[in-house]
Amino acid sequence: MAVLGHEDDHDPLLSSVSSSPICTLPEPEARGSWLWILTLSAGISGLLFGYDTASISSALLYLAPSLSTPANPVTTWDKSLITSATSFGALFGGLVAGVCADRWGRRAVIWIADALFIIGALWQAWATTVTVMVAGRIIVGVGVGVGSLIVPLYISELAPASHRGRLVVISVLCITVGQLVAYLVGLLLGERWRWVLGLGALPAAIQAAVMFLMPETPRWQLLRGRRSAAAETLSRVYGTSEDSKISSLLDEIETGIPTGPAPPLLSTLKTLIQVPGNRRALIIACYLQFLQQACGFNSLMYFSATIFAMIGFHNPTAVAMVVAGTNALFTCFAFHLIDRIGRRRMLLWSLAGMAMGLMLCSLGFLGLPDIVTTRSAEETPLLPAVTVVVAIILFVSFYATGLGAIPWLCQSEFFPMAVRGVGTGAATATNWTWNLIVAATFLGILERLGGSWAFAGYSAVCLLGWILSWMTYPETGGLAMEEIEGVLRDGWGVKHT
Ligand SMILES: O[C@H]1[C@H](O)[C@@H](O)[C@H](O)[C@@H](O)[C@H]1O
Repeated sequence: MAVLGHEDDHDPLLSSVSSSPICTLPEPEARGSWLWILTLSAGISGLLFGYDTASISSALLYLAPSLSTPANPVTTWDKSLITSATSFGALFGGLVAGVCADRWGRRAVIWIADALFIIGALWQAWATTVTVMVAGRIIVGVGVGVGSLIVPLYISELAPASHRGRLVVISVLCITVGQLVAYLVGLLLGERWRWVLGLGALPAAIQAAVMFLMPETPRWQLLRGRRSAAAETLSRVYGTSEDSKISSLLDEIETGIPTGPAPPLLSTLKTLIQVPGNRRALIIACYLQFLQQACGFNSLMYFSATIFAMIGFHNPTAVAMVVAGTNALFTCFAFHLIDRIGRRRMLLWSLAGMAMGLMLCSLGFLGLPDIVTTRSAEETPLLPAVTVVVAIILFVSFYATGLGAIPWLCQSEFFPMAVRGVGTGAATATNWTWNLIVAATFLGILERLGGSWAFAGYSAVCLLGWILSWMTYPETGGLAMEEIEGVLRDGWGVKHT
């Protein structure tokens, strides 16, 4: 429990995160285990996000005979449709989840995601035609989109400031573990693809049950005027029933809560765009989500087996597992670092390292013959092939240590309560839009421009991201969510140290 315990209060690294004001909220007392339960139970959605987006890659190898009819055999186009249907559904889910979360509460929306995961998983397992399968993938996708927004939001609204970063990173860690598990299950179950896809229903059912034991977030409870319920939740989170502490916490949170009835959507959208601080939060959250996808990481996640087969590896699926494994491993590293060295520093290092890894990968591809036409390992020169693998591992490790997690954290902590739902919705939708674009264009780019240009292009995106982040991404580590609003109120709040 040490990682979530008290040591950080005296951690010199943590206090060097920034020279910004230190959080005024008291630290949790001996609530380590409770925070773990909270995070792991909410993190199951991350597991499902990862599992449902990655399990299709192994299922695709085997599902064609079961979904084909003599008149309609499964085509490559059908396979692309089946793969991208999830991202399409997620785009829609991400857009509406924020608004629903403001109306019905965070917990209710987690249950909605669970229902979608369960229905979608079973639907896919029983699919007998491509159309039915695509419908199942869209249902699961909506669940993934809803879950990808609501879980970091739920965790960050419940967590104390000093632990918020690491707790949200755990939910991203769950995504990466879900992706790894999906590859493993796919490898183990092989052609029993219906089981591979149907299994996604199980963790969702467990989460739906566990969420009955979890509280609503105090911020949403206050938004709905439920002060005594919020006080009860806070006393669970902070492990204290001392009235003076709880009421000072409530007062602190209440400063960020809008009063009066919920305004119509259009006026919330106006507040999001017209108020300078909100607009800055929106710009940062959206460009970070854009960068996370446009850097091309998921083209490796979804197609690394294809790439490794192209450059001549005999067991491409096993090599591809390296991508998922490195991603999960280095997300653990991010977990360890985030609240110690700070978000800004981690993001800048991450983007610089990714740009380097991708450039190396691009150079490696220069030494390879035309990968689209080359089919045998004998034709592949060893050095460039090894360079590509090493470069990909380098890229993935830097990605996982920063850009893989920070956009989710940023979008759940940057928006003031009044615009949190629509703001996080817009950022989540940006993520899934670019996820869809990258997944749909990667193989075409590889075919038309070749690996060298493809990866050089992704590297340029990272460089652009570095410049943008250097200019505009402020440090928010250690600040209460209500204090972050102040950082962006009169400018970008960046301290160039
Ligand atoms: O944060 C996650 C994580 O990095 C996953 O590995 C990736 O597949 C997702 O697209 C991303 O949103």
